[in-house]
Formats: sequence, structure tokens, C-alpha cells
Amino acid sequence: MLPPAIGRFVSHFKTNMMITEIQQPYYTLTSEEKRYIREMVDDVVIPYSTENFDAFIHSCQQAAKLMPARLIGWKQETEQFDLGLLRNLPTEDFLVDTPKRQFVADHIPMFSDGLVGAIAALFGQTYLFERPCNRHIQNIYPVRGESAAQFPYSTNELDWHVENGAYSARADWVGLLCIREDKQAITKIARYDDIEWYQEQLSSLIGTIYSHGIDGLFHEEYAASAKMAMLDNSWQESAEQVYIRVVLEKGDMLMFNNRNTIHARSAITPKMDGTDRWLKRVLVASGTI
Ligand SMILES: O=C(O)CCC(=O)C(=O)O
Ligand SMILES: [Fe+2]
Repeated sequence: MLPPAIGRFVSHFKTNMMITEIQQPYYTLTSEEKRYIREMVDDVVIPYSTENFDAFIHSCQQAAKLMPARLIGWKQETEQFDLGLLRNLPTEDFLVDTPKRQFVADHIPMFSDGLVGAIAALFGQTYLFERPCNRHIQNIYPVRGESAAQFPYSTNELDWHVENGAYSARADWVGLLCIREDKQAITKIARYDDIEWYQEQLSSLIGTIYSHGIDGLFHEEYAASAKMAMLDNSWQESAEQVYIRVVLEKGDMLMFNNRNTIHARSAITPKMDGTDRWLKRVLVASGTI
């Protein structure tokens, strides 16, 4: 237990910390940009299937070159910031009910597959890491029976993680396009830069406490135990203090760097009535592989 003075100090410190809504790079497309992208992707990107992946990716690269200049600017800022959000992208005009079982929608080519492929192509090479996900543009919706597991399609809270963190060949970027939203689902992204900054602030705060004490109430043993407690603050716990909070809306595409950030997601309460959250997900390697 920390003495109350430290508790106050720490919580004051925390109020200056930021669990922020995403600000920049965060672009909302104009209705003209939205219309242009819908028509351009429809014209240029061929329908996705696993068999025609090479032709699909080639067409996505063509589409990436035809994206409005503002999106190229967004991509550059996103690379610098390690995450970025595009809002008001076109998605399906008519979207079938969200399936209840995994892989059910995988054989249906969708407009949003092409859109995800084209935006991913701005960042690098779309690729398939995990075998169980047999699709490059994955369909992610809550699936019953996976509640305790740590998969994107699980319904429980997803702990802080990196995609395929145990592998050096893991993706450089993860992209999530929301085609059906759930206002309760919170995606959390913490940048390493912010976590490190937070930990530095903690250390210097501890240094101050250690050398001056708080309000003269303060004892060296307390300082020592406080220091232990605070330095014990793991990356995951620090991430909870500095994360950027995103509630994905229909037409949102979130891209985040899978080497410079960690991410998590709140629990999802599935309704299983066809209206559950549905994301299209892509893994990207920067440059060429
Ligand atoms: O559902 C989300 O918002 C994120 C899920 C996740 O961790 C992922 O797709 O990698
Ligand atoms: Fe993830």
C-alpha cells in the first residue's frame, strides 16, 4: 500500500497522462473523395479470391497509385505517428448479416476486400502469416465458443499484444476496416514512444520523491516500497495509462504499426442476430518481401 500522499501525487500525475481519443493523423473523407474512391476501387481492383491473389494485389497496387493526394499525406503522417485513422470510407451498399460462424463469409468477394487491399498497398505488401486464417483479407466478427481465447474473433477482452509477436517475420502494419460497427467495442493502441515517456516520467517522479519526500510525511522505507511498486509498472500497465482509444465506426480504416505499438480490445457482447461488429483485417509488410 502506498501512503495516501503518494496516492494523491500519482493520481494527479495520471490526470496529466493521456488516454486520448485519436486526433492526428485522423482524416475524414469528403463526400466527393468517398464517391471517387468507391468508383475507382470498383473499376480498378479485381474481386479477391485466394486463387487470384497475385492479380488482385497487382490491381490493388494500381488503385493505391490512384488514391487522392490527401490520402498519400495521411499515409505519410501515419507512418511517422505509428497509427492513423481514415473515416467515412465507402463500404458495401448492402451488407449481408454478420455470420455466426468463422469462415462462413470467406468465399464471398466483397467491395471492402478491394478497398482494404488498395489502402494496404499504400503501406507495403499484403501477406498471410497464419495458416488458420486462410484469407489475406480476413473477416473478423465475434464467434461463439471462442470467448476465452485470445483471437481477434474472440468475444472476451483481448490483452495487450503484438500480432505474431514471437516471430521476427511478423507484420509491420495491421489494418482494420470496420464494415459494421459496435459502439461498445474499444480498440486501444499504445505507442512505444508514449510508454517509454511515461516510464521516464515515473522514474523522475520517483527520484524526486526519493530525494525530497512528500510533505515531510515521508519515510525512506515508504519511498523504497513506492519506488518498487512504480518501477514494477510493466509495459502492459504503462500502456493502460497512455493508450489511444478508438471506437471503430462503419467506414473507418485504422492502420497501426505492429513493431512500434501494442494493442488491446475491450470485451464484446455478441448479439448473434446478424448485427454484430464486422471488420476486414489485413497484415502488411513494409516495402517488398
Ligand atoms: O477487434 C479489434 O479492434 C482488434 C482485434 C485485434 O487485436 C486484431 O485484429 O489484431
Ligand atoms: Fe491483435
